[in-house]
Amino acid sequence: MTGITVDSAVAKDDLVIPLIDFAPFLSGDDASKISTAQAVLSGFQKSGFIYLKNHGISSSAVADVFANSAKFFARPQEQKDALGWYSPEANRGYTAMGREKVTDLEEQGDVAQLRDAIPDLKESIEIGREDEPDMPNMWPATEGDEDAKAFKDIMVKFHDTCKELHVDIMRAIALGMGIEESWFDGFTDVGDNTLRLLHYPGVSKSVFKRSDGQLQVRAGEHSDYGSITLLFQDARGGLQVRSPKGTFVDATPIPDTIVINAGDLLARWSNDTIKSTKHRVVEPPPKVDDDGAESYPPRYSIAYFCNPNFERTIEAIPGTYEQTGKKYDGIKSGDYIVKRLTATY
Ligand SMILES: O=C(O)CCC(=O)C(=O)O
Ligand SMILES: [Fe+2]
Repeated sequence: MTGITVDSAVAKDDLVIPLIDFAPFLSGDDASKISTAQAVLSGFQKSGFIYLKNHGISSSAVADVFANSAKFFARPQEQKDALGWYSPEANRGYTAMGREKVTDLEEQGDVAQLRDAIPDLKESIEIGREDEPDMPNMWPATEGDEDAKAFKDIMVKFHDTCKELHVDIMRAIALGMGIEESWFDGFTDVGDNTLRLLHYPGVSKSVFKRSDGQLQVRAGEHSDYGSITLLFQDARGGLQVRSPKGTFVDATPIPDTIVINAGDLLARWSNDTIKSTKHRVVEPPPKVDDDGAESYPPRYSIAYFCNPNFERTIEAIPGTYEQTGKKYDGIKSGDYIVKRLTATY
């Protein structure tokens, strides 16, 4: 191993999230490529999370997506409601505040109960790949609406950009595991991934103070479902990751980095050698207005949920089960994801 040094982005309560420079993987020599791949894998094995810099996605592309996301959410509510999320199979469209409750409960009844009790304070739009005519994306009408045209163009392009990073991260994981670098390529080439734009509206402080003493959050504690999630956060803060001690530790925004976490299907695929770690979004530190009133400004984030091709069967990766045996049966990627989404909405 060449000794690349890896900084920590987060280190508290036994939770260490590395900050990894991806440039050597994308364009370095063989030795630094391999040590970067090992650092990526190690981050997913130890904490389930990494921060990635020099990932190849330009900050102006990300800024464009944030700007167009904010414009989208500023549209009249009835316009957004007309673009409603319509099925777990498609997982495309707009979700208003309070509709979804992310939790780790699998029973639909339990989720409904929780959702009524403490709705998440967020709205979102999910965007899938464009080439599935039976499951169209829900775009705002583009005729005579330049913002709507720009929105669609930018989001379609960004979906593709992020798809390529999924391919690269899975290549790094393969190389780190000591299997053929291209081992996952046949699982990542279709792009059955979901770009989710998130808006957590600004609220007054009283909203986070619940009379029943329950913690009001912007997004409830959950793990993600797929292979990996690419998360772009604004400067607001509020994302927290569960530590091995059971506490929630701030995953503070670092400019120009992507927070990447492993999902449940990758944990399963890796025979639980990779962790899918719980996380949530809570209120950031409040802002005090001139009149002394405290409020929480809005937060925007962009989550890109990557999945193995929906048609592929997911069974323990070579090298992860020979000593211990396979912990899980094979399962079709799409079946797994749709089952999880069905329980959530
Ligand atoms: O908005 C965030 O920072 C996190 C969102 C998230 O974890 C999710 O949508 O799965
Ligand atoms: Fe998440």
